[in-house]
Amino acid sequence: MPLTDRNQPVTETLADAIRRTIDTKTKPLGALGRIETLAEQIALLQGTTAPVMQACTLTIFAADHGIAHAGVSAFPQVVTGQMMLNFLGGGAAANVFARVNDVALQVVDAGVAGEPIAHPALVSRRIGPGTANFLDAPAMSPDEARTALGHGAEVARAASGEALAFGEMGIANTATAAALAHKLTGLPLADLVGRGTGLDDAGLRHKLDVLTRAAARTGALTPEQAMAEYGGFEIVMMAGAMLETARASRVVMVDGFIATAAALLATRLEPESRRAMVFCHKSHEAGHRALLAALDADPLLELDMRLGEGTGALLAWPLLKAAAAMMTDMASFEAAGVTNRD
Ligand SMILES: Cc1cc2ncn([C@H]3O[C@H](COP(=O)(O)O)[C@@H](O)[C@H]3O)c2cc1C
Ligand SMILES: O=C(O)c1cccnc1
Repeated sequence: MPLTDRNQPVTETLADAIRRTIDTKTKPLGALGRIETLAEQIALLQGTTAPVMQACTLTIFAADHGIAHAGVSAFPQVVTGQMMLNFLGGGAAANVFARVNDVALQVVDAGVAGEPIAHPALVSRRIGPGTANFLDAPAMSPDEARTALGHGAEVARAASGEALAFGEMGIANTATAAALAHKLTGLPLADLVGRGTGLDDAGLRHKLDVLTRAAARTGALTPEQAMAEYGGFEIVMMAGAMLETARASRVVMVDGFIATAAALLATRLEPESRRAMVFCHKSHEAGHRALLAALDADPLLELDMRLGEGTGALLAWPLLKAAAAMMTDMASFEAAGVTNRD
């Protein structure tokens, strides 16, 4: 225990103990860079100098968006349900990255358009067959939004792992995420709107025009109002899952642009959830930069990816495992008999 000048014992805080544990490992101070700050965050969250990071589950929330009918995506709405089947069949990018990194994967139908898909592995939490078009009307009712938050919390509670990753699938959800983020932050829509699945210049101008008109439908909104007016079922459900994960002091692994919009909503509903969030990658989607700045977040990876599904979070999972293992398995100068600097 450190001593003061007058030889009075000073109570070492957990944060101090974690820092000391890292700083006495056999390496120059700070030499593991961002892995050290990641380890610090995980250790603080778990309340220990010996954090555990062994298992992770990715939950992919899928839902459709009425705003897709305004022509804001390069792909048709039917792709959402088709991709949900692809996830269930194991053929999507998220499935491949999950297998490579030994991460469990589950798929939740939060409200895909059309008839419900029956599949034994599908977790059905349907709020409705897609949201209403928020150009003309609220995307969902306040009740539906609250139900989505609750379902998300339930899904998170049932998922195993010290860290939970969240992904999404929903044609037009970059438009939804931009509109929601605009209402939550007041940032200009032009800073939040991007090409999504690959809009050309004319498509991008149209998307910005549609979202500008949709945003003008309402004035200033509380987070509760904003999630009902402009949310997507999968985005609100993901925010509920993130909140529950944070409440349980488990790591929330935040993926790309859409997942970051859900994380933003979560922090606006419960600010303390921010401490559990690890921002995994910086998406190539134009609006991600502004959203990350609003959350004071600096993601671990930048790979020019712009897919969603949780793919960026999956690639960051080995970094979380390495950070925790560094704390528990790496020798200290004293234990290894290595001479520290004077
Ligand atoms: C085949 C395919 C697979 C995907 N996987 C994720 N997304 C991503 O693209 C969509 C968002 O982009 P936008 O707002 O432009 O529609 C979301 O479904 C997102 O998860 C996909 C999109 C497509 C077409
Ligand atoms: O970063 C994302 O989440 C993203 C970007 C483009 C399309 N779909 C998802």
